[in-house]
Amino acid sequence: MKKILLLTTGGTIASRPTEEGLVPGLDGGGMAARLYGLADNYSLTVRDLLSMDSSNIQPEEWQVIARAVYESRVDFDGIVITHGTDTMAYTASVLSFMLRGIEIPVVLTGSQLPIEHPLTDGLENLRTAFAMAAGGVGGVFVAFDRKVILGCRAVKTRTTGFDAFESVNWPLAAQISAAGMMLRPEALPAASGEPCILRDALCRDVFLIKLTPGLNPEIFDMLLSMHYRGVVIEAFGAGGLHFIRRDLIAKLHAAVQAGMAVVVCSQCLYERSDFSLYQAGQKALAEGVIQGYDMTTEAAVTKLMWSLGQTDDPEQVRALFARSLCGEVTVDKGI
Ligand SMILES: NC(=O)C[C@H](N)C(=O)O
Repeated sequence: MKKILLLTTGGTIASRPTEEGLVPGLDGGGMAARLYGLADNYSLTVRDLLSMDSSNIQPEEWQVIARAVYESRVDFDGIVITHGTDTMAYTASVLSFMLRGIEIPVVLTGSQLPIEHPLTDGLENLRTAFAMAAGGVGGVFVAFDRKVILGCRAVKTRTTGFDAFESVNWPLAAQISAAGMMLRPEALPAASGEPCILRDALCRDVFLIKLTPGLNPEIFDMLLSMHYRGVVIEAFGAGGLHFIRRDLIAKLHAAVQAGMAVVVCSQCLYERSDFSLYQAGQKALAEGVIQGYDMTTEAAVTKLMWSLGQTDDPEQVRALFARSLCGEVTVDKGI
């Protein structure tokens, strides 16, 4: 029997109704008792790590989770992490960078209805997560609604639907059907060949700006005065930002000169950004911004936090963004 570790962190799956709304309250033992026959197929160990709504999960908790996974990886065939859905995509992305090259499957899952609710989707999601965790494919994944998504490509796209996550700009890693669990090798990142080393240093001073028409460029002065070291900009379409009347390009110049790492993505969820396509984008590239290409916002933000945690050298940050570390970006394809 495969040895699986279940790490619990809270989320709706472990929540109970209170006078203040849903609050995580069920521990791992209580959750395991609700698995009925499912746990009989695995040698299961349960550990409670956190008991939080995932809106409260922040970089400090990411480090707690990463360290627990790293320390346990040699004792288990796979690890399942139950986690709230709201920030699961951020956690999955950042774990993908911190635990790059992890030899065993690390599968995050959760639910839209508590596991104690009669209509819960939690059991189905755990079933998929356990199957993936026992499947022997190393990496960080999100299992939800009978789908398995590469962790650094997952985005939460629904607030209540059971089909809450999508694999953005990347095929599903696996899918469950009557044929069983079908793994898609083309969706699995190539093994790096290097042993997994825990790299959990992070820079928290990263800001995300979603451009709106007419956004005041002075926002960059404020971010610099607050000592932000990195900014991710969700620009328009394939790669646009305004420079008439309110000159964002001039402020990007000042920010990059001051040592800030600026990563530009698209606010479109699907397909890749390419800032070399239009004049506005080319002007931004000339100022030294880093292209995010087809990365999700969650992956871009966490990669920037992680990269700035690894190095102070802007050129090394740029080099880390010029390649895919765990399948998070496609850098070599034109649109
Ligand atoms: N479905 C959920 O898990 C949402 C919950 N608020 C959380 O992220 O912890």
